[in-house]
Amino acid sequence: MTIAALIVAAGRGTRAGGPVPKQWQMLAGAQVARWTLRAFSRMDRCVVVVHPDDMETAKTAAKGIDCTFVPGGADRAASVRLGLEALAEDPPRLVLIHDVARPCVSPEIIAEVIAALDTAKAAAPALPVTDALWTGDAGRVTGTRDRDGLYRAQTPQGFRFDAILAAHRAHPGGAADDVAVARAAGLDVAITEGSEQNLKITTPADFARAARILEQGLDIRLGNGFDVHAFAEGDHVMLCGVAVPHERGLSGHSDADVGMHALTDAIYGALADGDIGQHFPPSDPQWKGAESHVFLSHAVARAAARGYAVGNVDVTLICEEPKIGPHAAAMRAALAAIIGIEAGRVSVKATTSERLGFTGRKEGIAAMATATLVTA
Ligand SMILES: Nc1ccn([C@@H]2O[C@H](COP(=O)(O)OP(=O)(O)OP(=O)(O)O)[C@@H](O)[C@H]2O)c(=O)n1
Ligand SMILES: C[C@](O)(CO)[C@H](O)COP(=O)(O)O
Repeated sequence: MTIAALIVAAGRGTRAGGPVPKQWQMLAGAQVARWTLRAFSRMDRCVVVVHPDDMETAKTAAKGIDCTFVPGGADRAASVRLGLEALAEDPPRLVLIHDVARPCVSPEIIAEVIAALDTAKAAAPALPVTDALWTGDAGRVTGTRDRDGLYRAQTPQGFRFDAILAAHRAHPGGAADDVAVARAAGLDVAITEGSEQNLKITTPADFARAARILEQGLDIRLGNGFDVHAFAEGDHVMLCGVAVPHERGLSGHSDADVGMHALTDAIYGALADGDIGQHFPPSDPQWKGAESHVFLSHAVARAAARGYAVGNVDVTLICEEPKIGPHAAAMRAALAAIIGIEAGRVSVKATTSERLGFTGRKEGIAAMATATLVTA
């Protein structure tokens, strides 16, 4: 049974404010959209509907996550319709339509919607209204309403694909959500259990609430890595993705980027997933001279495939020479770009070994690294 996720992310987030639309803003260490996409990473397919101006931003936010991008429309309903039409080229059996602005959606909420679709053509989570309801005007209460039978709608809203595609094609447009479209087409919609935690980030205050929810649910894994490369003939050393001019090079099967190797091993270590030599055997000629970002990207992708993102990393280079300080900012930026996190979560520092041992005798460079992985 194919299940597709359709994530609508083409809004402008005007009520949330900020320098960029809310889905591209940072939240508990990752962009809002990244949290949301990770929550659906176990679906068979994922289509993300984004504003045409945001295509590149969206691809960066989704780095390592398997999804395709479709340009959005003028309102939510139009964006959903465009996403459904894109999926219709190879129709799934079920589709879960979800607001990118609900990054705290839990696996349980998603599973309940899918389970309800065993017997219903449409199902969506909701919470019964618990507060008294008023009407108001100009800061004055003008009336009251009975809350019995009223629900607050959430997403993902799940459907048999053919049914919701036909419903959207028949709808004049402008619906607030897909349940409204489904009902207009006569579909019966099952209500599943929503959650207060599945909030939609709408105003600036919602970011702090969502961050608290995501941080509470975090499973943090920690790994360390250590590597050494000997000096050899050459005129530069590759360290943390930066070519640092030096009177000697480093010897190695790959580009001998000792810092990046230690960091890659730290990520494998956090996953309990072996080490760099196991994934890229030095006996394999295809890795001869390889650029080490290949190894680091591989470790990050393996973490993402298991539902983890890199939280922060810390690399220490141990050498008498070359001087690392002048290059540390460039190294942090290079590692951050490969991992797909902000540079503020990447530390690169250096120490000498007080002229003791092989690094003290300037025979080579050692590196140690620590990485944390966090779950979505
Ligand atoms: N043209 C639009 C408008 C909205 N959405 C998406 O629909 C969801 C719910 O919309 P809302 O929370 O209202 O988001 P925005 O439209 O971005 O917010 P605002 O109304 O504050 O601008 C969001 O995931 C949003 O990205 C969309 O895909 N296309
Ligand atoms: C679909 C929805 O999330 C249900 O609560 C909501 O209607 C979308 O947000 P909007 O602010 O109404 O566009």
